[in-house]
Amino acid sequence: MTLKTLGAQAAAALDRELMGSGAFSIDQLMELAGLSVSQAVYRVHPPRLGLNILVACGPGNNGGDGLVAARHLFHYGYKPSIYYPKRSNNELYQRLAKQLEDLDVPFVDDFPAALKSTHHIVDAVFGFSFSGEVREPFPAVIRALEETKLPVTSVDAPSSWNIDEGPPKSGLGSNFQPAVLVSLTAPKPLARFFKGRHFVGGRFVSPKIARQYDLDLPQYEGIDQVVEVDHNGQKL
Ligand SMILES: NC(=O)C1=CN([C@@H]2O[C@H](COP(=O)(O)OP(=O)(O)OC[C@H]3O[C@@H](n4cnc5c(N)ncnc54)[C@H](O)[C@@H]3O)[C@@H](O)[C@H]2O)[C@H](O)CC1
Ligand SMILES: [K+]
Repeated sequence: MTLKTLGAQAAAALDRELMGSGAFSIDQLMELAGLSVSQAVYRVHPPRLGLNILVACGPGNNGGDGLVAARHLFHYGYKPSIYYPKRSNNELYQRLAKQLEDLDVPFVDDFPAALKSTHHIVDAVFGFSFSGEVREPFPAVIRALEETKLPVTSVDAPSSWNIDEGPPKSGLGSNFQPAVLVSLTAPKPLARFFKGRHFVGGRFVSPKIARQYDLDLPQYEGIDQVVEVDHNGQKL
């Protein structure tokens, strides 16, 4: 039994298909993706382990998932703070940020300093559209994620890892091994190099799309938005 995965190009094609012929809006998908992430964080880091959750958000939809997750975490009783250095002009992200500001969720400028008072980190910096070398201002964030002793939950991909090939062989990101990975829709090939607790989320894929992309849809329980899986992608 080997892990079935969805490569970077197929993941982007599936995303387009959900929003095209699938008739979903990006807001809907992002809301469900972020909800999945918040449930995985609740499972691995229940509130008794500490309420301060630092969410690092990148400029794309992976960062948007982080903003949504932070809102749900607030409503579960956590105290999230957000590091979001490259805000997009896109109206959706602006609305997600406003929703957090209205909850008095702080936006912090100094990521390494913010780590000193946090209990858990959500890595929503880059997802399946990441490629190449990490560009400014994110190298310092990846370095901090690599060096911290705090548990990190990565959204869809450990940021800085190549989606199809896994962690860089050397240099920045090569020692980054988050405690938790939440794969959205389906694990990406990089998941083969991941050693921590693995969840699959994004409960919006129809059986038809799953057949088309040859995905193993996880067996979600009841109202859960995530399923924990083993290294072969089988439900634990
Ligand atoms: N169907 C699903 O599973 C859904 C998943 N979602 C999430 O969306 C991301 C993919 O989002 P996308 O906007 O395509 O891209 P990213 O967030 O991965 O990143 C793009 C962003 O990052 C910049 N960038 C790329 N490479 C670098 C680099 N080397 N250095 C610095 N910056 C870089 C790029 O310019 C863009 O600005 C997926 O993983 C899920 O998390 C959806 O939310 C819902 C549907
Ligand atoms: K990520």
